Amino acid sequence: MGRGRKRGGRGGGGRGNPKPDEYRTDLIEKSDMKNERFFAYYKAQKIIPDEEWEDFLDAFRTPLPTTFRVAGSRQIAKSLNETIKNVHVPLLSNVTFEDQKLPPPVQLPWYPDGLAWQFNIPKKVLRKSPEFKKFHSFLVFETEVGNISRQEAVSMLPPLLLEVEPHHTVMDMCAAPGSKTAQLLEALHAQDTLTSTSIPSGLLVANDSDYKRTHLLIHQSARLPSPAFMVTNLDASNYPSIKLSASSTSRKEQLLFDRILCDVPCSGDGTLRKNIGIWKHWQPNDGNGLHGLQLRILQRAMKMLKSNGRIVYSTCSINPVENEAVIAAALESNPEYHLVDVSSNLPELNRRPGMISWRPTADKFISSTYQTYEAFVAADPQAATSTKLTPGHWPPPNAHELKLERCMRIYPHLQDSGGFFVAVLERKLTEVPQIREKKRTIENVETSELETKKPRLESEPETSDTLVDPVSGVDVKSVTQEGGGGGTSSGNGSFKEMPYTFLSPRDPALLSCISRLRLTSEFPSSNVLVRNPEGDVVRSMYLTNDLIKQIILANDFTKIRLTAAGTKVFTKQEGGKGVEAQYRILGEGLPVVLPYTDSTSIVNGNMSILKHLVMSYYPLCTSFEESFRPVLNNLDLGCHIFRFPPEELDGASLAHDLLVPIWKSGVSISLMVDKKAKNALSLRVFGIEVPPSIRDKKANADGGEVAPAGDLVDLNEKKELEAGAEGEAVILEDMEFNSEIEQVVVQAL
Ligand SMILES: C[S@@+](CC[C@H](N)C(=O)[O-])C[C@H]1O[C@@H](n2cnc3c(N)ncnc32)[C@H](O)[C@@H]1O
Repeated sequence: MGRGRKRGGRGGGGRGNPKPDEYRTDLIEKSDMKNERFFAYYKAQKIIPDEEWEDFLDAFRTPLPTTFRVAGSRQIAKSLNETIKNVHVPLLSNVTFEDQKLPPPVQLPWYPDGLAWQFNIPKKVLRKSPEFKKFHSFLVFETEVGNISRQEAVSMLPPLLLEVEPHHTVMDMCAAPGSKTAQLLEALHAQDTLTSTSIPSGLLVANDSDYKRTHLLIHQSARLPSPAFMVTNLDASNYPSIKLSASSTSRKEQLLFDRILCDVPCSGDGTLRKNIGIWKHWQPNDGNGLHGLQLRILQRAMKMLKSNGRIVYSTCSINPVENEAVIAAALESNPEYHLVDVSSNLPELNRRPGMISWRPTADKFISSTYQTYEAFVAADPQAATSTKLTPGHWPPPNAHELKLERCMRIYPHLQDSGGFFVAVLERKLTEVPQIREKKRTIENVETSELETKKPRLESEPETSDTLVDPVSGVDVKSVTQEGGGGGTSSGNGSFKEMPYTFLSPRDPALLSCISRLRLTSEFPSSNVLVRNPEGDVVRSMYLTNDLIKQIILANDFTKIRLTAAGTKVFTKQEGGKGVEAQYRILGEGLPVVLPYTDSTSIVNGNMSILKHLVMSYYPLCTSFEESFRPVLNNLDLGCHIFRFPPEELDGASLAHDLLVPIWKSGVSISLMVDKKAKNALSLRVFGIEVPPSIRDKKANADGGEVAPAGDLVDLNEKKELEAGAEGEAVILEDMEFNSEIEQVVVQAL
């Protein structure tokens, strides 16, 4: 039968979150979840003690629970977390479905501040149980606006262990689709407040070699706008040096990083619980083939790190060839690095130490019995020549000295998660144990291996540039422009992004935004850029911090394939006919600009005004409460910022100051946030969704529905649309969704 059996006493499995296996109707037949090669290979590796084998497999055959994280950089995370804990969890604590009690969400015990949650409810129940359906909507909307991040539990680990601070220069080498990037950005923005975004002195470079996937990163960043963020589209194994000064040829003027995340491409067998197709195709060569690229990416990162910096290497594979073997080979070629002991970090996380021995094989035909590499070669010498095993695939002779056990392995049965691997490396020039100076060469690989393996260590890329650690002044060696990335899409093709042009602080469009919002002289107006060669404000203006500006000015953006930089703050309001100020502040730009806004320019509202703005489309000024009408009448046409202080009214509750951009046109005002953000806000504050607009109704109705007569809001909307104030349409365009991104978002929960 296609249901999970009860799993009593599974080693630590299901900790904290009871499993309603009865509801696992979405389980595919467990009998289909097998692969003799997988079994034979991992048994031969002694990856877990024999007595845990069945629990390990059973967990791999069970769907993953849903996990999510409340976005942590903003104080809003704490407030939202309280809402989940005090409002949603109690409502979900006594829910039954078809006579079965459903377990409410629980906090992941190891995640700091209880900001990560897990629940285990089948999709069918999520759709049908009114209580869970409501919770699901809440999660979807909060995900849309970036307050919640749906993320696999184990995937939350690498950014936590990277320990990013706002002044750090941070590189995410293989970043897309960007769940870890978002976590890193949050850490960079740890000083943000409830209403305003800080401008960190550090930066985050999110890189991915897949151009399309870099757009997922840009989408992520719109949820957590940052002037300290940039996206590049390069092969990480071959990442060029980023200059910090255009004029100087000084070797010290290169950007090095305090923190680097190498979440490398991998075979992904730790994700078997959600990618069940892997059962069918898994074979040892999946990992063997990736080892070289993984090593080159890590080695490149090692050359880009400052002394005392930290690298986190991670994969969602449990294969030692993709994990400890890569770490060992990288440590041997970079003896100034060591593995950090993180066994006391996140004490509630169940984990296993890194492996110090393993047995690679290239035999893609193994059946129920593991066959050694030697036996495989003897049986099929021809096949052996086409395999790419190097000495680096094997365990090093000095595994103990390298302290490989300091790596962290997570198995699915330990706490009902995916399988995962993490290693934390630091570069300390003082710590260079003698033992590691003895490089593992082909001579000290066992003879039997020598006879059968290709006698080649992964080659270092050719030197074409020099990089010097600005802290130590030590030459940290080579940067190459040569290929070798293995199937990346960034290496060759032309780069068709628009250039980045900084505006003069006296640019009329910029000055009009500054004067309209009465921005103080502290506003970094020399850090505002546009995306076209002429430097015309055709549409949007972006704000960067000083470091990103320096990088843009010092580098040819096509060489570093810069896909995005900074955060969008102002945009042209097309159709604002007759309105003097043609630009408006964007919802995502508001928190960045707020610290520079003269508080007297902010309009104060109250809960009933907020409700009217949220529930209506383009409400007429005359439709607001009488005492507020003179305030509205006195406002100039164009963009404004409204503030709503904390308030409780008729069961609705606003827990903290809310600031929103508003556009005033002839006779009405409108809330300039996109539909999804509006809905999230409405659900959070008023507990209800926003009624559909006339356009939604038209779109939903066959043949187009006409607005009901006398419906003030819809008639008003119609009027505004006819008058050309595009409001919503403009904003939706600003979201720059593409179908892939929308798919990701929609599938998120
Ligand atoms: C494991 S995924 C990264 C997941 C991501 N860190 C996250 O948390 O959302 C690996 C990524 O590496 C990218 N990739 C593959 N080869 C690469 C290379 N040579 N350089 C940079 N990125 C690469 C893939 O496009 C993919 O997006």
